[in-house]
Amino acid sequence: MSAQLDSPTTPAVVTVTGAAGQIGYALLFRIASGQLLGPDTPVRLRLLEVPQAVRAAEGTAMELDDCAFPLLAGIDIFDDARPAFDGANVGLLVGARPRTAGMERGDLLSANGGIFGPQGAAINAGAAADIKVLVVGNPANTNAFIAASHAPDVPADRFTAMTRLDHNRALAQLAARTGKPVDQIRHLTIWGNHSATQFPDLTRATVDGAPATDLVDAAWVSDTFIPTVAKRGAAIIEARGASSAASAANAAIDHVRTWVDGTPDDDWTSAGVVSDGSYGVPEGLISSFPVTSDGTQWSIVPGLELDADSRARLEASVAELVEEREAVRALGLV
Ligand SMILES: NC(=O)C1=CN([C@@H]2O[C@H](COP(=O)(O)OP(=O)(O)OC[C@H]3O[C@@H](n4cnc5c(N)ncnc54)[C@H](O)[C@@H]3O)[C@@H](O)[C@H]2O)C=CC1
Ligand SMILES: O=C([O-])CC(=O)C(=O)O
Repeated sequence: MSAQLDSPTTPAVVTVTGAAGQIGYALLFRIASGQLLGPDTPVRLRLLEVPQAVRAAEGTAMELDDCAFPLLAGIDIFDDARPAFDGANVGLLVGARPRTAGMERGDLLSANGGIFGPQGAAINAGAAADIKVLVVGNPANTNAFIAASHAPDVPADRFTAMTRLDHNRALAQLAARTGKPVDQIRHLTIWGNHSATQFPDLTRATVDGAPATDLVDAAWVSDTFIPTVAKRGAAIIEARGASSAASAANAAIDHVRTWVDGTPDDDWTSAGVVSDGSYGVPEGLISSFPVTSDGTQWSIVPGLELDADSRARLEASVAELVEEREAVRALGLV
């Protein structure tokens, strides 16, 4: 569709599902401009949509062409997951129904869960050996679990779920409260599910080198910080009349960019990754943890001591993940 570039570097293949949706529209231009994989990596976009939205995806592709991005090596559009993931180096699984006011993300499981098995199978069948998958579509953790379950030949740690938006929200809230810039904050964590049960944890965070717990009072943490971050998605839906889109796309860019560039030595980030049993999270569940990346692989930060309150909050969120796993088993999705 767009002109081939005569680039010396082989383009990375980036497959984006739900390309004609709100997040897709906020995401694709940033990928094509080099913000996902950096200024030296040309990208070939493969867009997956349902048949009735292919025409809209074609319109977005026309606009992408019209940007004349030097790094955009081509665009292909599909309504079938198998060819869409063929040779994919990065898979951004966005396509899914968003919730509306009054719903929790888990309520989307029966509507959306069925999307992720076939996409996991398509990744298993044809993605590149270095495939990295980020699931954005809700409920993101359990959808990632479903996709991974259908890709037995792909290492499970390639399947991740997005909690970077929650992490970024936590950074913004703490920065605003302390009056310090976000880039002075280290070691914040989102634990558990991308849902209202998540545990945004600042017990180890520092702000400009000082412990965050010395700068904010405990009542603000439990009564304002944690619920504001955990319920921010619902607050956006209430205010905007539609779920977060540009901030979600931004977080997806951040997640993949950190995965491929690595985390700085003095910090970690948060991502939904497959549990190895760390912190009592049952092995195999996709839960958010404090994680570092070496540029290839995420690792769960080991050995943090959780106090009783933190442990209870994490356990509550993990209990919800276990329930979601049981629900998808009952629905026959895994
Ligand atoms: N993990 C996170 O932090 C966040 C997750 N989300 C979730 O992301 C998802 C997408 O949100 P929006 O872009 O706002 O929704 P949207 O409704 O604007 O777009 C979704 C797109 O996915 C497409 N789609 C549906 N089934 C598909 C399939 N089987 N294959 C390919 N495409 C398919 C639809 O045709 C539509 O174009 C929702 O589930 C939403 O809840 C949204 C914000 C943050
Ligand atoms: O809340 C929603 O449904 C969309 C989402 O995941 C978020 O904004 O975090």
